[in-house]
Amino acid sequence: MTAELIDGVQMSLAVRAEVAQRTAALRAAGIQPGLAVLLVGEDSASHVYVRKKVKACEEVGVRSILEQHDASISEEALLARVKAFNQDEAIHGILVQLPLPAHIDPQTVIKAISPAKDVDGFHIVNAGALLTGTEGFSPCTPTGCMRMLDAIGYELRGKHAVVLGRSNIVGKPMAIMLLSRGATVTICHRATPDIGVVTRQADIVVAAAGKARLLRGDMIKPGAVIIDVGMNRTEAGLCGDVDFESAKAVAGWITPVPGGVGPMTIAMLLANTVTSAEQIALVQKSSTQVPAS
Ligand SMILES: Nc1nc(=O)c2c([nH]1)NC[C@@H]1CN(c3ccc(C(=O)N[C@@H](CCC(=O)O)C(=O)O)cc3)C=[N+]21
Repeated sequence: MTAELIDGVQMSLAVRAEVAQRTAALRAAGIQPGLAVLLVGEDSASHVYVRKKVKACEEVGVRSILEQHDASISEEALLARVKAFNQDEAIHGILVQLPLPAHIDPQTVIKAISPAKDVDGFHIVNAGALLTGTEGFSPCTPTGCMRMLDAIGYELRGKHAVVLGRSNIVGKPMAIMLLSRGATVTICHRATPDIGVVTRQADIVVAAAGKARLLRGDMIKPGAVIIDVGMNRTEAGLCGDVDFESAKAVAGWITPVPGGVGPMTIAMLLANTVTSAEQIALVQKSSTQVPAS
């Protein structure tokens, strides 16, 4: 058996086309969606990802502002920049690229972003919204993974989904999303004694542990869906958390790296930014209307 490939590039193009249409409608109404990206320091992977995001914005008609700061910028100065973008009416989304230098607390910075402009979905207000099933921005990577599962027509209800990794930006929100769709969810992490025992029972595995080739074919139930969130830079180049060759011989569906979850993450960022512009436009419209007397 050999797994069917889930093509993230192809799927992300479909999402981008939708976003481009919504952007065109906003522009026709005099609203230009705008994303501010704050990049701190010289991390080379961060520079690669941010360039991809800026380019993707251009391609769908979203204006982007890339603001780069020296790694030595103080937390106070960065917070001031975030607050300036909160006030800026031309900006509908604010993204502070992670990781940040060690002297800056990421939670403090994320907390300073207006939840209405938090297109990463990292603010505690948006995390709480996801947890409670309330409207808010959902984090881009897990949302992109859900879109991929939907695109292959996968019914999650009653299935066993296993998430590898418990980060605030992928593992935890991913588990909540799968749970809200009726899956039975298990989260494995660093302290899980034997991951294979758990993953061999999984109908779906989302690998987001940040460990190259953690999940091998012998740890996968035949026919399972494997979603690889890993972005590990090894001597052999970019590689996921899944050992692709052995996994694809056992799995039913599998996402490649590159060309899987990454492009979907970027597409969801664009979608969130346009949603934010639509919502802010609605608020502005209703506040300028003359109240009926
Ligand atoms: N505030 C914030 N928001 C993020 O969304 C965020 C972040 N910080 N910090 C870093 C991670 C990582 N991330 C990626 C997005 C797309 C690709 C992507 O498109 N990857 C290509 C390959 C890229 C390559 O060649 O290196 C692919 O998978 O096909 C990768 C990584 C977003 N992140």
